[in-house]
Amino acid sequence: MTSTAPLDPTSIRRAPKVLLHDHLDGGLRPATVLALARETGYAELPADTEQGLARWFRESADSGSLVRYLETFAHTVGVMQTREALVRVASECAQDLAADGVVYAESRFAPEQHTDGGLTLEEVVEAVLEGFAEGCAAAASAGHPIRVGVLVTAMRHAARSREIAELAVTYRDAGVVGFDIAGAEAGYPPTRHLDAFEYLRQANAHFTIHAGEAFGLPSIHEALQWCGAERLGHGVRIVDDIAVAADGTATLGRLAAYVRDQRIPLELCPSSNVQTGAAASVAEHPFGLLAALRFRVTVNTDNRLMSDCTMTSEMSALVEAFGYGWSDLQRFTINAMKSSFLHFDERLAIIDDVIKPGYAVLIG
Ligand SMILES: O=c1[nH]cnc2c1ncn2[C@H]1C[C@H](O)[C@@H](CO)O1
Ligand SMILES: [Zn+2]
Repeated sequence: MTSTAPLDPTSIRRAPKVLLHDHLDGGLRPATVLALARETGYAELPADTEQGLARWFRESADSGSLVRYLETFAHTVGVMQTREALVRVASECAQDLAADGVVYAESRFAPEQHTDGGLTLEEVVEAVLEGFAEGCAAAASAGHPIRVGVLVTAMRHAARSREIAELAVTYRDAGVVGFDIAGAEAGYPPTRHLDAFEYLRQANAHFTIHAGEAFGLPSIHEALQWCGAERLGHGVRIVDDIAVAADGTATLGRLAAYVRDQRIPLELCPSSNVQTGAAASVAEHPFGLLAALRFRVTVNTDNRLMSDCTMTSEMSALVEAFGYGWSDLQRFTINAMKSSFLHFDERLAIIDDVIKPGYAVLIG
């Protein structure tokens, strides 16, 4: 006799999960932030105990404003300025995700923010790739195999996006699977970086854009129709283009219809959105509506340190808020794997050989 596993955090941790939107500099272990600050002589930390630091990141990020949320990254970026620090953070990232049951992850970070200690952009990328290789090997030895692809991010307020896009192409066969832009959204439209996106399209390279998080439909429209983004980082404000009548009938505007028709993946990050004020609570997060309307929704952590979350806790919160079952979690996971920047045959192999068998065991 087979039986269905209970939908609790212990079983959800065992389920194979796919994470497309996780910032390397937003996922450090508090103990590692402390250790690296000591080792590298970084003296600006706002707390000197593991617990105190964990609380400081969570509470400061809980500001209701993306700009204030982003200020907390000064400290994680501050301790990630040496080769050794980057290797360690990437290695621990792979191991932490694998222990949480993530089987494929795309981890993003902005190389231009890690050169203050004298590293070149290339040295920064190589250190991170080395760390992920080390972490994936350790995770496999511990019985939790994981594959990690890197996304290099350019900061939208800066002017280095073309250079970072070239970096993505240079390292495309060494573990970098795509490009992204991040940072404060209001006032920094993605079209400021059009030359980078045009270069990437010419090079048949992949990219996603943070859009529709702190700013609404114009940002999403530019990201898709001017820049050519394949996925939307957050994209949650697409709900501004959906009218829901009293009887529950939904009417999609042209942009929302385009996003759904084209199966544009939405990298939704519920806890992060609650912290930056894009949603009042997980229960009121547009994830429920977008999933019900069959948008290509995916579940993501964004910043595990700032939001004190994991893939398991994000999925558990969604189960609690919207009553999802295993088949829904499997659907969100397959949505994510289909939307990854790996080659098609590699995506299919993970879906067929890892995700489906993993959920079959849980569904019973
Ligand atoms: O959710 C986000 N929106 C915009 N920018 C973000 C978000 N989370 C992190 N970042 C920024 C801060 C990091 O230093 C940078 C690269 O990972 O990306
Ligand atoms: Zn993000």
